[in-house]
Amino acid sequence: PTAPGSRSLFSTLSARFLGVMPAYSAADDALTTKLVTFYERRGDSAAPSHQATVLLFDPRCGSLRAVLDGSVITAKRTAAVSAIATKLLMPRSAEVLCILGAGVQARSHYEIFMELFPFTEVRLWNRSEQRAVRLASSVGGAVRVCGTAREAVVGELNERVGRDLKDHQEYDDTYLTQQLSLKAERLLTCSAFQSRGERYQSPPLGTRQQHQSRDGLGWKAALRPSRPNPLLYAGTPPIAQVAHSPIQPGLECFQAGGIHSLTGQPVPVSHSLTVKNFFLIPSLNLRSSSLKPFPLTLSLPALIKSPSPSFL
Ligand SMILES: NC(=O)C1=CN([C@@H]2O[C@H](COP(=O)(O)OP(=O)(O)OC[C@H]3O[C@@H](n4cnc5c(N)ncnc54)[C@H](OP(=O)(O)O)[C@@H]3O)[C@@H](O)[C@H]2O)C=CC1
Ligand SMILES: O=C(O)C1=NCCCC1
Repeated sequence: PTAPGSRSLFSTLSARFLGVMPAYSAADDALTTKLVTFYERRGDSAAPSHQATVLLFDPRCGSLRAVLDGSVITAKRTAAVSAIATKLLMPRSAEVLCILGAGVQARSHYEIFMELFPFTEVRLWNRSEQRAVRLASSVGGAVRVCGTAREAVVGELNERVGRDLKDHQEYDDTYLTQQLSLKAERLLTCSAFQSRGERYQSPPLGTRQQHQSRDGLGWKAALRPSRPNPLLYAGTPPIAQVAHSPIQPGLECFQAGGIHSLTGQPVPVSHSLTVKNFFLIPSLNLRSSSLKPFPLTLSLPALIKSPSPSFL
């Protein structure tokens, strides 16, 4: 089992964060931490918004053994967790994958979702259409670039869902745009699916309930059954069936995704964000073939036993 340490988030100025994410894996006898900065990307900056580095230590003596670039693991691990949540939540009849945002996470989510699930259509929306077009044309399959987030989420397929969206003030264009402008890709997992020709029901999922987390850094969402979520579809299992694992200590301020906007303001957390809780499920019944291993994880024990000089 892996024992994650207490994660912490350090902020110098608004919209600039340094996250520290320590963990120890008894199985691999691996002691490690990821350091990740995430900064609001300025228009003229060539630097990626998220920059991560992984440090490996020798658990016996505490010496630093390796310094690894953390970009790939951040892209793939985040998408893998979304894929796990999706595997648990997605109605079998879901056919459409909707991606909001066209950055690093959009690409890694596209890759793993298209590998694991049989979507017949992919819709993509991004604030700057040019980047969406670039992503769409660089991936292997067909991707429809949408002019609005609403079109991407609702599409032309499910009128009932469209009506429900209009009925819910918080899911109107203003709300969506607000949310999207803060956390463009957060809505991906749950708002990503539509079923063709299936009767839509609103499952009683949860009410947004916001409160400050213990460290006062942000907000988290609590799952309280009551209001329907128009972005979820018939066939979705009750969240309580799949999300009963405890919150990983120290991760509270990261739970439910949209805790902090990049401008440093607490933002409202929508239901679709709560799937981030699946980040915490420790033992997942995934076929070993269903997630593609990536060399970085496979090589960790080897690196610790005999670190390559190139990593030191
Ligand atoms: N839970 C986790 O473990 C992780 C979560 N994340 C989160 O995933 C999200 C995406 O990260 P990543 O793909 O690496 O970031 P990128 O910088 O690569 O992409 C960011 C995307 O968000 C869009 N965007 C940024 N600001 C705004 C805005 N003000 N209004 C509308 N759209 C905006 C960008 O649009 P444009 O192309 O027009 O600039 C772009 O599509 C972030 O919220 C990040 O914090 C990331 C890594 C790990
Ligand atoms: O790398 C991660 O893990 C991150 N988690 C949440 C904020 C951005 C980076």
